[in-house]
Amino acid sequence: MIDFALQKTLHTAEGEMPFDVSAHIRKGQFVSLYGVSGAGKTSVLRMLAGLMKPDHGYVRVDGQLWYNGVENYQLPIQQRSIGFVFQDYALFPNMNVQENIAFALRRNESREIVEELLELTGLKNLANRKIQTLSGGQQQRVALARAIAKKPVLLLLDEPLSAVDSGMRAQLQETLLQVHKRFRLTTILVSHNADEIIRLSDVVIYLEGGKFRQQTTPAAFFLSGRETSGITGKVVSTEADGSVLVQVEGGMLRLPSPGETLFVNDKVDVSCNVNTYHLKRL
Ligand SMILES: Nc1ncnc2c1ncn2[C@@H]1O[C@H](COP(=O)(O)OP(=O)(O)OP(=O)(O)O)[C@@H](O)[C@H]1O
Repeated sequence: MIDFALQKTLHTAEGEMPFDVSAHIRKGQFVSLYGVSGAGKTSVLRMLAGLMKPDHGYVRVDGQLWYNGVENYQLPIQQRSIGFVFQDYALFPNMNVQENIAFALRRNESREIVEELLELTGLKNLANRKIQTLSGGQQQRVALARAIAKKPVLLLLDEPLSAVDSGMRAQLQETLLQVHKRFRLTTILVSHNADEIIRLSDVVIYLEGGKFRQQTTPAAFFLSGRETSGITGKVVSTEADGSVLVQVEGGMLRLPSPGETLFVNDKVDVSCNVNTYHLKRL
C-alpha cells in the first residue's frame, strides 16, 4: 500500500500554483496520471522518488515513511525501492544490453532475473549489443528491464512511450502489460494517451492545476456517459464467449459482448457507462 499527501508551492509561468494531492494506491495496482501539460504530473513522480522535496505532507510505502513533513524527514533516494523510466532513458553507452540491466543488481544477487527480463522484453538476441546500436524503442525496453531488475516496490514511468512511433508504442505497451502481469509491481504511469491508459491501467487520476480532481477507472473516465467517445476502432475478431477484439490506435481492447451483432472489419465507436462498455457500429 502506498499512501501519500503532498503539498508544495510550484512556480509556473503564470505564477505560483499550490500543489496539493493525496491518494492511497493498493499493492500491485497500475495507476495512470492524466492531465494537461503543467498540471503537476511529473511533480508527483519526482516527489515520490525523492527527487523533489515537498513543503508538507508524507509518503508511506508498505508502512515505511519515505517522507514526513512534520519532522522534515526525507528517506534518501538511494534507499527508496524505486524503478524510474523517463522519456529520455539514461542508459550507460559503454555497456551492452545485458550489463545495463544487471547494473541495478547487487554483487551477490542472482542473475536469473536478467535472463527472464531479456526474454520478457524481447531483447534476448540483442543481449550483447552496445546501447548506441539499438533503436529508440529497443533502448526504452532496456530502460524498462533495468528499472524492473531489482523488483522495486514502486515503478514510476514518466511518459516512457511518447518518443516512439505508434507501432513501437503498441509493442511496448504489450511488454508493459506482460511485465505487470508477471511481477505485479505497483506502477504509476504519466501519459497523455487515452487509449494507452485504458489499455494498461486499473485506475486513472485526473490532475488539474496541481490537484487530483478525479480518481476512477479509465473506462468510466474516458468513455462514460457520452453519446460518442471519440475513440474508434476496427473489429479484429469475435470470440466464442461473445467478446470482441477491437483494434484501437494505441493497441488492442478485448470488450464484452455488444448488443448488436458485429463482424470482423466493422468500424466501431467505443464508449462506456460506469463500467459497462458499449460498441456502436459506425
Ligand atoms: N522544483 C520546482 N519548484 C517549483 N516549481 C516547479 C518545480 N519543478 C517544476 N515546477 C513547476 O511545476 C509545474 C508543474 O510541472 P510538472 O512537470 O509537474 O507538470 P506536468 O503535468 O508533468 O507537465 P507535462 O505534461 O508538460 O510534463 C510547472 O509549471 C513547473 O514549472
